[in-house]
Order: sequence, then C-alpha cells, then structure tokens
Amino acid sequence: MAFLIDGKQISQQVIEDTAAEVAEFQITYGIKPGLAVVLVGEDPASQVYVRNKVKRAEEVGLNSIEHRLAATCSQQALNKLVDELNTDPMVHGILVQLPLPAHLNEAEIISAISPEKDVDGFHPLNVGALACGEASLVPCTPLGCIIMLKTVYEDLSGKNAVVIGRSNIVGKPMAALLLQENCTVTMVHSRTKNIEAVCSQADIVVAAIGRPEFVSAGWIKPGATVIDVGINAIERDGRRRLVGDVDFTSVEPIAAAITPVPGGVGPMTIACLMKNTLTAARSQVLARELEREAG
Ligand SMILES: Nc1nc2c(c(=O)[nH]1)N[C@@H](CN(C=O)c1ccc(C(=O)N[C@@H](CCC(=O)O)C(=O)O)cc1)CN2
Ligand SMILES: [Mg+2]
Repeated sequence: MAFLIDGKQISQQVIEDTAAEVAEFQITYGIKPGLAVVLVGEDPASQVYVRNKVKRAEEVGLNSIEHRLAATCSQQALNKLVDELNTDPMVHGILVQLPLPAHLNEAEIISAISPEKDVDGFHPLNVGALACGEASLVPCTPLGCIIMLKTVYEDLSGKNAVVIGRSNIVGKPMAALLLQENCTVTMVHSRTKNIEAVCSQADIVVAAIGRPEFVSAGWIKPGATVIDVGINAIERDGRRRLVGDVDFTSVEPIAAAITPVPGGVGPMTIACLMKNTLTAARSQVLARELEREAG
C-alpha cells in the first residue's frame, strides 16, 4: 500500500504558515497584502474555485477583492479592469480565473497583468524568469506539487522525473521546477512514442494530461512517487465522481507514495496562491522602499 500524500493536510500547513507571515507583514508595513480575483462568466467549476480562493484569502488575512464580469464582456472591458488593478496600490496580486470565455484572448490578458502582481506566474516575464532559475512568482499548481514531493524526499537531486503533459499552466513550469531541484526530467505528451516505457523508468511521475484514469499500473515503476494533477468529472455507477489522470485503484498498490483526487494537488494550488500573494506584496513593498531611498 502506498503512502497517501495528503494535500488537505499539507495545504493547511501552508495556509497557517502564510497567515502567520501575513500578520507579521501587517505589523511591519501597516497594510494587508491585497489579492484581486477576477471571474468572467459563470462556469460552475470556476465559480467553486474562485469562491474557495476568496474564502482562503480571508482566512489568511489578505485584503480579498473579487471582480465578476459577465460572460459577454469585451476584451477591452477586461483589459481596462486589469489596468486599474495594476495601478491600485492596495492590490498586490491579480488573478484572472481560467478558462476565459472563447471570444476573449487569454494570452493578451495574461500579458496585460503587471508581472510583479502576476500571482499565477503565467506572465511571459515570469515564465522566462523561471526558465532562467530566477523566478519568485511561479505557477501555483506546480509549486504545490514540489512542496508535496518535499514531504516525501529530503532531496530530489538525481531523481528521474517524468512529466506527462506540456501545458503552460502545469507541464512546462513543473518540468522547470523539477530541473531546478536537480531532477533528471523527461516530458512526455500525446505524440511521445512508447510513453508507457518512458514512464516506467521514473522515480517520480507527474500526470497532467486531463484524461481520466489514463495512467495505469503498467506505467509505474514499483516504489515510484505519483503526483496526480488531473481533476476529471466522470459518471460511474450512475453517480458523478471526480477522478484524476491516474487510475488510483491499480497504481496505488505499486507506488510508494501517491496523491489522491480529490484532496491532493487541488487544495495545494489554492494554498500556493496565498503564498504567492504574500511573496508579491513583499517584493512590491521592498521595491517601493528602494525607489524612495534612491530619491
Ligand atoms: N488563473 C488560474 N486559473 C486556473 C488555475 C490556476 O491555477 N489559475 N488552475 C485550475 C483551477 N484551479 C484553480 O484555479 C483549481 C482546481 C481545483 C482545485 C481543487 O481544490 N480541487 C479539489 C476538488 C474540487 C471539487 O470538488 O470540484 C481537489 O482536488 O480536492 C483548486 C483549484 C484551472 N484554472
Ligand atoms: Mg498536453
């Protein structure tokens, strides 16, 4: 039986640590770090995630600001809101919930967010900084995966890690972070040949492909650690269920450690957003102090 990497418990610790640091920040600087969450439209899953983000932000003591725009809102209106948030000194972090309705250009909006307030770590400047090993604001889901992996391994150096999926939100930044931890990293995707054989060599498998229960027992080396980023709603036995990208039932007896779905990576994503907001607030306050000193 594998060790269950408990995302709920680990995320609670991240939340508590961040709350303590937020309280200290407020004492030192006399302001609360501010997080603005922008939701466009009424996608039911996005509404749940945004509600949870706002709830967690309040719990850690952030100044939480929520903006809701209609699904029909124009690119111009969304750009205008982002511009206003960029210049608002009470806002240190800006998050635009994805996916956006199809008529809106996601890349343009992500690039419009000021890089120092980009708590999702999706802005091209932050992506570049991560590639150079210099990032401070890194995407929340991969950051959460690294924190979970560090509860299993004291040192990730030299581990063979395979990342399944090459999305900008998870796969690519995940590979960059694992590389920063000195793992030997392989990325596999829909065009990879012998994907199963590649995965079965891995000490660490991170599955982020968005296909329910795609990774099965034959893909996993006995004793490997499996991080399941997938959140897929399926119907089984007439009931709606959430399953990951990993076939938990067949993989769990083979792996040494595994994340469950739900209760694994998901809660870590939200906890890391709180952590990133504090990081962003600290660096903005420091930058302003330096500007003042320079006159
Ligand atoms: N701007 C962003 N958009 C999206 C991101 C993101 O990081 N930034 N990630 C995902 C959605 N997401 C956060 O936004 C997210 C997804 C899932 C969870 C979560 O806690 N899931 C629970 C199960 C929830 C349920 O019951 O439906 C779990 O896994 O236990 C948190 C955050 C895409 N968009
Ligand atoms: Mg992919």
